[in-house]
Amino acid sequence: MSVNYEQSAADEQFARAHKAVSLSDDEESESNGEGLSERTQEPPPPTSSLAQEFYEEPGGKGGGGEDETQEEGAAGGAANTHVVATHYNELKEAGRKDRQKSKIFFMRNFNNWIKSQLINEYMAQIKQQKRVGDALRVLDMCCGKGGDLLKWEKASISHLICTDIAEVSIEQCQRRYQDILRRAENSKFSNKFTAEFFACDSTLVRLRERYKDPSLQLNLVSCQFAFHYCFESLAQADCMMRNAAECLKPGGFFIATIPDAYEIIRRLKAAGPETRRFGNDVYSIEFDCETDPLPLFGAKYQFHLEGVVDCPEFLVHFPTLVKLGRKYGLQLIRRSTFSEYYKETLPKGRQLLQRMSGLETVQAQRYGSDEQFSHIRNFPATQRGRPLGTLSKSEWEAATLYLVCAFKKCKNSWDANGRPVFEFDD
Ligand SMILES: C[S@@+](CC[C@H](N)C(=O)[O-])C[C@H]1O[C@@H](n2cnc3c(N)ncnc32)[C@H](O)[C@@H]1O
Repeated sequence: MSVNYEQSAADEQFARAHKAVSLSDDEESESNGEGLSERTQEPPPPTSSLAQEFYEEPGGKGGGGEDETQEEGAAGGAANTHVVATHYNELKEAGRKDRQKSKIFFMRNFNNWIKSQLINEYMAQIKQQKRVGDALRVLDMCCGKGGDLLKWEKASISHLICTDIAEVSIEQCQRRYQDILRRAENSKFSNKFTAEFFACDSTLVRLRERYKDPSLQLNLVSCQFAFHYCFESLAQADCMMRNAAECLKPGGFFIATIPDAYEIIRRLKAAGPETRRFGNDVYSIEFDCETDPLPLFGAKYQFHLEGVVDCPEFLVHFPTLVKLGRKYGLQLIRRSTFSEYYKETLPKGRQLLQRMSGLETVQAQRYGSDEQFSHIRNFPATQRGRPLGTLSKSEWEAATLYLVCAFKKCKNSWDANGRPVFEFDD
């Protein structure tokens, strides 16, 4: 069954419900013509009942308790960020040998390839727009240990801002950057770029106030495998979106990889009516919150991924993400599941995928006997006994929990009260 995120009827209902919720910490600066944050006399429909409809596949039954209130999401605090920070601070970086032995070695490479494809796609567009000599500035929000530093180097950027809630990760990221600089000293081909690093919670802190130059303009903001942490509450999601958007130049992009809430709910339902947990031998998801009905914010689950993640995460309700983006001048230009993005970008990215070992080469004797590779048994190449590049079933199930999305920062004029009026072109 297909899942449609652009449910316009549901979307309208959502917009009406959110007229009663402030999407800003500053009541004065809310109105942007989107009608998102106006106060209304009407009592809002219950959040949870709305969420139930939104998270379901089209044609699903929806509905829920009529007497619950809209406030629960926004009122929820940032109770989990310290748990997340501690988890990532304590995460030991595995050596190369251990990584190669991991059950998700190829999936991690595959995910890394998806990030490369996404970064390359939007950097290419930025480079087309820019004039020779213009600086190329990037914010890597929730950068972790700096897994994307080499991608930024290859993209020939001029300045990078790296920030993450986990101090230990930021320190490691900074050390990796110093290594890149040292290598660049001895190489004609490396690209040197300046960088700044700081640890902070992007869901609670206004990042621009921490930049060396708070007036700086960014070309690209990237938030990989992390934006979902802000969906703990409306206030946090609003803060994170403002951080993503406010320093972007018009024409700049915000790109992200996030879990696909509809896919998660589809799998939860497929697991059985009373079930709160599903997964396989490499990942599991267990809901900590009420699942029937689901809240719009704070839809919390425990995510476990073999050896690398074990902490609370939150469903990202996609229409809400889009609305929040528009509040800050970001227009959605791409939403693709990993599976779709893989198919779309493979023709251009095949060589890179090979170089990054994003697929496992499986020999004939193995796919004949191993259930993890039974899906390729009937491929023409494998029928002729040839080796084939693929991911194990378990890894593919984990990888296809995610989607990529991209937003474009729109130009704005100013209204009589000095508020931005964004010029969306859709
Ligand atoms: C799965 S890791 C991804 C790291 C990196 N973006 C990558 O793709 O390799 C998620 C990262 O988000 C960071 N994070 C989680 N919540 C955060 C928050 N509220 N503010 C800033 N960083 C956060 C974690 O510390 C962790 O480094």
